[in-house]
Amino acid sequence: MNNSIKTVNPFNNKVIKEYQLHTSEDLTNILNTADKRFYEWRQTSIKQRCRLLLNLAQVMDDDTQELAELITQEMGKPITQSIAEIEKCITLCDFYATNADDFLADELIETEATESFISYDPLGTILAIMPWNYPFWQVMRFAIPTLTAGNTAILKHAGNVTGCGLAIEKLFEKAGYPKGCFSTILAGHDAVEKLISNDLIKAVTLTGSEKAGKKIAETAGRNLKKTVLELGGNNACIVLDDADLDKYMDTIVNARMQNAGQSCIAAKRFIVTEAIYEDFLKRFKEKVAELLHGDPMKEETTFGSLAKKDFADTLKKQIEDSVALGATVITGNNQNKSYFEPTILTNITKDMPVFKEETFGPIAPIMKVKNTKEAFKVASESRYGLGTMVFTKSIETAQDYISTIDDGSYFINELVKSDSRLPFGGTKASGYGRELSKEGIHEFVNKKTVFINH
Ligand SMILES: O=CCCC(=O)O
Repeated sequence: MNNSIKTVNPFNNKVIKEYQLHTSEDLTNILNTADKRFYEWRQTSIKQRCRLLLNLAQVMDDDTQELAELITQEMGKPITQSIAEIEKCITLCDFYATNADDFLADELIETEATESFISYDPLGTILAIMPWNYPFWQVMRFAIPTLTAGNTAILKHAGNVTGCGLAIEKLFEKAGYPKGCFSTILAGHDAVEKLISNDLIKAVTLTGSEKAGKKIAETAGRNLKKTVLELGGNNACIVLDDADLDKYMDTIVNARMQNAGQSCIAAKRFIVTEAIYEDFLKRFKEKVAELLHGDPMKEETTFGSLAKKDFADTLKKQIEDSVALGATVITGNNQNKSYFEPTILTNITKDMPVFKEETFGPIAPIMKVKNTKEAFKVASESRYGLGTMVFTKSIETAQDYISTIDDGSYFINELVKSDSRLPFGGTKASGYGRELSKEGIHEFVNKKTVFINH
């Protein structure tokens, strides 16, 4: 078995660093430290935990450039987007520092008791398995509410962003969190399975693929542990006859091409009504041509590399199989030296892999439909349920469809995006549970009923 991880810069293919995996003895020590810490950490006041959140925001602010460079080096996103990711983590700290006290306060419920309420108590040590596409944001949106609720956390990060995983552990340390509150482990899948089965791990969260979600949920289920799963997506972007393309074309292209298409909530299926189809296609193509690939450390670069070169093989196969079913490639479909070209496909039908499967890269299948009714019908026929977006001036029409969308979110004239103040998560094959907002901080707590008669 390989007992080390090499990180590689996807822009130039150079090895960045090699890390040794933790031994099973190391992992036991980390777990015992996190468990022991929990019993002290849960006694601290929420106010004290919120003060540490503000320290964490400060150290991220101080180190923004360095942290952003690490993201860009390890997974290839342009530096301006890496900086934005760190800034988003800072606003997350501020959000919970302001609101955690309220979110975790006892909730009084009137009954025949003298007093009855819900008490939100922490669970213990929570294991997080996180992906590489937003290597700081995805971790922080789990860790910040979870620690603030009084739990401790162990992170198993994706191997290609090991440097980010270790940097996050250091940030918590630097902000003054006691040792064991947040630890990063360097481990393979077998070690993770064993950890989930260990009694000291009280719950598990995963952001990752559907396949990984099923595996983790199976192990956790066997051990009766709660899971939160944020899995893949195949978000529809519906464009209706009266969409304001002058105003929203940048948003629409960004919905697909952000992070080189490597986002669970990206627009992955464009469903466009026929009256606007030709205009939409022309404008989409023009905007895509403006994307600038280059050295991701340079500020002018707007389009990054795939995080791993071999991801292109999967994309190419999805495109090839769709072309065999009648799709037409309008532009792209080429792995250049350092990036996969943004690819637009037309003549799309529902059975094509680029339409019915998740494509984790810059691929835009654009389907023409007759009218609004058909657009929403096609949009809803997906195994996934992260989010749907619709672009139209007829807000009333779009609102009429709110209850027909079975996804975790529905955005009108905006791309599906995460926001500290709003719950984030999916339905169907996209997983379950919610992150962020009040919902997120309530995922890893014991909602304890307290009933008092005087
Ligand atoms: O890949 C998931 C999306 C991450 C986000 O924008 O919150």
